[in-house]
Amino acid sequence: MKAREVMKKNKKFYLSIGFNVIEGILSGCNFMILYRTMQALWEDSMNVKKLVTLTGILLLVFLVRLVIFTTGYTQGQIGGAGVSKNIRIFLGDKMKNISLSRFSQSQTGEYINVATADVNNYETILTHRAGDIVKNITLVTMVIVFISVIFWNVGLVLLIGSLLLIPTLWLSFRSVKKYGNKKNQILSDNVSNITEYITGIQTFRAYGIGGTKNKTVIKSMYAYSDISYVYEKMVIPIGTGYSILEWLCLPLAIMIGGSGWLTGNLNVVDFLMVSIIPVFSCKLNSTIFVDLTSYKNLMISKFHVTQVIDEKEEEKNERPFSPASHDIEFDHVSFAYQENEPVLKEVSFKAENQKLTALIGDSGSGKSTILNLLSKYYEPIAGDIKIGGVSTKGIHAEKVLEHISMVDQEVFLFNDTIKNNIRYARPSAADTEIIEACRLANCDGFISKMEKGYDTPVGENGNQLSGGERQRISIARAILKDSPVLLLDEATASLDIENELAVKEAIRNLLKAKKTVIMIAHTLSIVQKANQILVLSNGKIVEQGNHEELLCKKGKYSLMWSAEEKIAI
Ligand SMILES: Nc1ncnc2c1ncn2[C@@H]1O[C@H](COP(=O)(O)OP(=O)(O)OP(=O)(O)O)[C@@H](O)[C@H]1O
Repeated sequence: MKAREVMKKNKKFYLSIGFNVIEGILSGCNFMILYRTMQALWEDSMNVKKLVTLTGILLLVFLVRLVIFTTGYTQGQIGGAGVSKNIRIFLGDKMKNISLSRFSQSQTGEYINVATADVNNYETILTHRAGDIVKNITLVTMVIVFISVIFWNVGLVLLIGSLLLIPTLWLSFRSVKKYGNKKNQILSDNVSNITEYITGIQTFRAYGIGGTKNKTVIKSMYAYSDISYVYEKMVIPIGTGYSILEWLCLPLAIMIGGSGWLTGNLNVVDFLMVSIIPVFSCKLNSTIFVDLTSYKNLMISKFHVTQVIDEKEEEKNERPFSPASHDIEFDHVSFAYQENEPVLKEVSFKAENQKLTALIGDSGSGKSTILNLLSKYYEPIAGDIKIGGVSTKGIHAEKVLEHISMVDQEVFLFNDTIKNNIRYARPSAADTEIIEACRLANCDGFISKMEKGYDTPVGENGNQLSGGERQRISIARAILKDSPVLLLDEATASLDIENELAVKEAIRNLLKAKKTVIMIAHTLSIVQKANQILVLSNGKIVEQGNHEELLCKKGKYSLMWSAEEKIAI
């Protein structure tokens, strides 16, 4: 769906715009009633009947305006909220189809900003700004026409004053475009920094860098306040310059009106009207300038929402992905996160169906990248990845991920109960199946000790659980999902001995099931029994074989092995 369709304004919005035009016209009628009243007084023709009629009309206009305003305002609110609801729902869906690689830390802020502040800003345009602008333009047009009918010379002055808005707005729009965009970019960075600071606050404090990180957040806040200041500094003089020119219309109107009165072309009432009413048109023009400038600024948000709506979606087709077996093949796969910085260089290997393949190698050699490509977080720049002989190229990530369970170093938990966090792996699972998965994942023990057991909330991102407990919950998820491919990042080195043993036991249980497993091992003892071990170095597979074969080669693996404790799982 294109952005134009998603952001399409509804009938209620147009209805509210129509009501705003009527309200502007009715507001203009007040001046005419005032004019009639003053004329009657000046001509000494005011009597009870005329007084009642004029007040009656004034009251009627007021009542009709009240109804129009209330209806228009309500329609505008409902209409605007309806459009932004559609946008939010669409964005929620869209995020699912954007390539997972786009959600890096720096882009997270942009997406949060678009889904929250930018959609809100667009809603403000629909619910308030557009209506106010239309109403005030109608009213100012009424005033100019009314004054022109009384004395065209003053009407012309007011018209010129109003038309001066055009070049003024052109200037202000240029500043808005330049500095408003910068302001928005800085705001996105700000959101990213705050998100990173809040989510990582425990780590920052633990490593004593809470203050340093806090300075980064404060710095980005200063940057935002600075750009806001620059933005205002650039726009305010334009508005002030316009106001000065615009308000010069007042003495000019009095002078021209006065000369009309002196030459007998205007009576006192007409003179008073052409001298006083321009005050309103000047005030209205200043408001229109402010509203249109703010409208232009809010339109930057609309542009950002449009960009996300039209963002390229992951290449996908509705082709089903149901490989008969689950052997995995990397065929000359190359990949780079940054241009000209290859991370994987023509990597080829086969992981046999229902066998354990271990990845070992130096830090930064590309082990996690292999799992990331297999999970379709990223797409290879060359080569092909096949599961069961079927290429995953062009297949929707979610379809491939249906066949894969992932136990990662970074376990993401939702702010929900333990039970619900595990159930995400298979929403149809019965409670007994969840408990069984937890037993195998070695987490039944610590969960049962909790006062609320499986109904204990884990806190935001599981911050009420220890690292080892979180890892075991992630293993329970993988057991419950029971998919034919398991990607495992063994990261027990950072755990205390009790947790390490518990996690290793859970992994052992996980490996009992017949699955194709690719496991990153940070300790070699854990891979001794693997059917195949791939040794990575600098983005290439430098050795390949089982434990015994690799020891015989007396190469990198054998060196690493002799340097490590021999504790097998
Ligand atoms: N999102 C990313 N953007 C840019 N570069 C990245 C990204 N993720 C990883 N890299 C870089 O790619 C290279 C391979 O990283 P990868 O995480 O695959 O290594 P690894 O072998 O799993 O390392 P470790 O054992 O330390 O986890 C590293 O140089 C790393 O800095």
